[in-house]
Amino acid sequence: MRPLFVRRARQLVTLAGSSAAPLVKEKMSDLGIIENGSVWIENGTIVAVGPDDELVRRFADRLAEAEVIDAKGKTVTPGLIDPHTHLVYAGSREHEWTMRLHGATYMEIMNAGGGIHATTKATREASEEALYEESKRRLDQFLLHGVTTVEAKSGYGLSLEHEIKQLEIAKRLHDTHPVDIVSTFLGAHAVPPEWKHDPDEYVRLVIDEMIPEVSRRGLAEFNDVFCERGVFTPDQARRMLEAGKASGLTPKIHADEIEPYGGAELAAEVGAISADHLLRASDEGIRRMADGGVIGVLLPGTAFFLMTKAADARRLIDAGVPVALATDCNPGSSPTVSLPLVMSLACLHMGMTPAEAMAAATINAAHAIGRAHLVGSLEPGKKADLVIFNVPNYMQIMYYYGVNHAETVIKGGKVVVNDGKVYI
Ligand SMILES: O=C(O)CC1=NCN=C1
Ligand SMILES: [Zn+2]
Repeated sequence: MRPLFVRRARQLVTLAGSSAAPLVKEKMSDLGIIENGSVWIENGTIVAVGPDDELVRRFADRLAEAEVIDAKGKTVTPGLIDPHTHLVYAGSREHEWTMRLHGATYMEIMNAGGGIHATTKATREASEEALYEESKRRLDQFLLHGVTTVEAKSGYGLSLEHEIKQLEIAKRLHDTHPVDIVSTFLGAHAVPPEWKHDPDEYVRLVIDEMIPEVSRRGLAEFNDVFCERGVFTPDQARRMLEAGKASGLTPKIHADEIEPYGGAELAAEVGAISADHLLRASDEGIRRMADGGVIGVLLPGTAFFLMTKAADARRLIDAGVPVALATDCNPGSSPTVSLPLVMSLACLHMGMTPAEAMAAATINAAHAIGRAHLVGSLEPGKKADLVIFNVPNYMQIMYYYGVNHAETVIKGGKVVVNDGKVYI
């Protein structure tokens, strides 16, 4: 394989030196930008990063054999990373969206049998092929927006058979698609209608049957729970997260999305790698997350789509919580794959700076899914996952919002998107 030489970026955003621990407080602004920067890539791995003239001198005797991509006037960043998606699902819920536009709430729709239950019905009924194709289409769109690694949750099967089906499809996508997928078991997404009469029996099924089988098959690295009033209580969530830990699944938690419910506190108690949403997290919960090093994954696209106030990122960052960003891609509360738009919303609705949003959608997102040793920054030895944005500086990725500025995407040293088309 010829070396790949990505040259002369007007801004090369490296985030160098951030792989050991997630960035917190003012460190979230240290992007390690190199003006007129270049990257030398061999066999899918970054060999060197630095000013263009330094790399030209260092590799002078190999320039002739290298494939060169001229990024002059453009911005090069690490591949974006989405640490919270519900990627694998069937169907869509635009009719519910119009109900919410006329005043219905998320929980009213769910309690009336819609919401997650509607998607569960569609996902259970979908053939494996249909589910794979629908999810692949979304994954192609993620890639076109510069996202090179995504976390994908189950949670629309809500039975052992169908949860396994979702996770098997996520694995098949990981094996066949350029985008890397990190899987999370979310059997505790909701109590399915057939167990509405006995929620605790469903919790027992999750603990005694689903978690051990998912772990035995190696189909997930994380175990997540939707801890919310009317879904799962903190006590039920604690039991399922502890069961996941006993089976080697690291805890994650959908916490304090709709009302303060102790999710952030529980995340710190069980040693979760991340607590996600946090729109209504308490000060005490945020303090405990900071003390425990729990990453706060914020989802301003969800707040935007649910027409509610977004999480207070400033409060979390100032408290010392490492913050990451994600789309929460799902058919009910955040039907989008545009992580760049989420970065814009992080600035517009959550008080983050463009620099913090960039760190939150790269290295801190990588930490939130246990991949910071591999991706999330441009440093020698890391995977050559890069995006060339057709803007002169990283701020314009978010400032000039609602537009996809990703022009070229390089995954593992291979150009997989060019001029806005996917080449797989
Ligand atoms: O509504 C959905 O399908 C996804 C979701 N889970 C928790 N909040 C939103
Ligand atoms: Zn979610």
